[in-house]
Amino acid sequence: MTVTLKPTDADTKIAECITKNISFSVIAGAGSGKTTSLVEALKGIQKSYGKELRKNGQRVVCITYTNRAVGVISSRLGFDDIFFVSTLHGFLWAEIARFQDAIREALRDAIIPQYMEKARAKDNGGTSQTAQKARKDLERLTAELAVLNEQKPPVFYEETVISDYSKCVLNHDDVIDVAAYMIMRKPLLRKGLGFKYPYIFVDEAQDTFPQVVEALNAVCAGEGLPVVGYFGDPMQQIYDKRAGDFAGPEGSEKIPKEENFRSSTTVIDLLNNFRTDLKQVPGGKNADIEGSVSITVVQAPDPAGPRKTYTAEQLDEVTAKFEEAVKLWGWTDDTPVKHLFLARQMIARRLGFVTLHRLFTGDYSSSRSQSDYEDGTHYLLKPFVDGIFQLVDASRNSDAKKLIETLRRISPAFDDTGMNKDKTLKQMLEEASKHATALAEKWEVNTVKEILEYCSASALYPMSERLSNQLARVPRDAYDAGDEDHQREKGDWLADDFFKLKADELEKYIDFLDENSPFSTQHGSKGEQYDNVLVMIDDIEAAWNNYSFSKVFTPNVAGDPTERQKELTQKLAYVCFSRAEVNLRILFFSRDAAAAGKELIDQCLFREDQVSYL
Ligand SMILES: Nc1ncnc2c1ncn2[C@@H]1O[C@H](COP(=O)(O)OP(=O)(O)OP(=O)(O)O)[C@@H](O)[C@H]1O
Repeated sequence: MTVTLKPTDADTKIAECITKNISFSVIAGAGSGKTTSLVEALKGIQKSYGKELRKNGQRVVCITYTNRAVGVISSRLGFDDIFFVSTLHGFLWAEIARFQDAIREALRDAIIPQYMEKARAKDNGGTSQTAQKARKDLERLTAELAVLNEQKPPVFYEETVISDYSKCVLNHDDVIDVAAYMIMRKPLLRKGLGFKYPYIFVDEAQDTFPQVVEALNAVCAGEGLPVVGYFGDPMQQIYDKRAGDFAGPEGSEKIPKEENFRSSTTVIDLLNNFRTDLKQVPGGKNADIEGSVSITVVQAPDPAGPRKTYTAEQLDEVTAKFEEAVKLWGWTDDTPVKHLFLARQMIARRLGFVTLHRLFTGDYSSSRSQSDYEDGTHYLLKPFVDGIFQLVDASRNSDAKKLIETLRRISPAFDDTGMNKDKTLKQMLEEASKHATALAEKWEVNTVKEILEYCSASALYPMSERLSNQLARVPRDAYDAGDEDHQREKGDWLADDFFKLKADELEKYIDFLDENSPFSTQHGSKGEQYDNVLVMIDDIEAAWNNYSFSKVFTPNVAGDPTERQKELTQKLAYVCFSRAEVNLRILFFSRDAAAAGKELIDQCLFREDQVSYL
């Protein structure tokens, strides 16, 4: 669908800045068209300066937050290679990777010593867990630093949360720190970057790291090119340690945008109640759409499980209330609704992959395993996400085309040089269908391990060495959390438990990953928009200390939030409420529903006619 864009004052000001080579930051609320303005400004550069840039071998950088956003923006720019559209990590690593000596220097002189300093500060010489862990960290870092100094293999970056300096592996955070350090200290690097990239744009700038903003500002300091343009909203900064309030280099312009082009007038009114720094007005056709907002306050059960959690029966009670509310709103199956939940476990429970979720967030998991589970790249899950489930699905739907396509993509036996290469197409199809039928049968009754073994034996999927080793080994004995070796090798126990699972949960998990379900986490909905949005708020079920919607919305009923809870919760609420284009429904569980509803009205967050009870 093509949208007719209304010219805005902000777009005119951005164009002026570009003509005059002045850096700028566009700071505006949700749905104000920041990404749209960014894309239009880039197209303007392409039109006016494209030829010259190409001639000089220069490119325009556009940094954005997720790979998905990279895809969307690249496509809106017609995949023109004058643009280098990238995630922040991708861009920074591409620019610094070849300066290996400087990377080592940054690690040796700044990054590792900073971590060591932090560990020292946490060690009070006592026997508390924190002090003991700090001593261990310090020991490990000292050893890693020594190895890094001695050895010279190239330092590389892995998309992980754990770094290992002795193996020269940098993690996510290090790439940011090392790059920012290098850019700040190496004038030649700054000059080179500035020449290669005369225009550097950053979308979702509130989620960029402050040290990166500082570094890009240093690249673009002074008059003339290069210039940097930031686009963002401090109120939508929902990740830790990010720039939040970002600003361009000295002399740069601040460009506001008052419009909201996304939401109906009622949703915009609600958003305005939630922030005092900004009053938005409908910017386009949405001015004619009234839409609706309604919050249903539900009496939450008194949590009777361990550590103030719900028992299984109470969880069922909560789910039943949820379903009742959906029915009362008339949002049954045929209304397309996006459901936003605070915590992934709430979705896992509703979609039926809670055992898998517990496994990858439990004792045998690490933060790396958890993040790999969250994006579907964990080595245990990848074969299923990549193709094994597609084979099952193709077999169930007798979809021969999908079957062959999937096999060609994933199977060593079916690629052009594989063991079936001399077979006729008919023979290939027969072979494929035989395997897929067998797999689909196994999917219903066998364990994950048996399915993987079948795929491996019939060369349907090339098992990684790591996975093959795990499959071949005998299961580990009982886990002892106090044993350091066990702790280090806990991934073995994770694999053992995973292998024992049945495949039904995997199917539901894959559906969720593929966005085939109407469920999303509130964090995951960032940057998206949907006609109808349902936000489920239950602090007890979410079991998350960083957020407390009941304390922030209804402090008289639930008590005061901490400053941090207040900031994080307000921002997350703003992000998810502002995804709604037409109608917004909120289900809010409270320990005292009647008083909470009244407080929401008294605080002028919601109108009386928007609040109901269940
Ligand atoms: N100038 C415009 N005229 C008409 N529609 C617009 C204009 N700018 C943006 N829109 C529409 O408004 C919606 C929101 O735009 P966009 O996603 O660019 O906003 P945003 O400020 O980046 O959003 P957020 O920060 O909330 O994720 C989109 O549907 C977009 O097509």
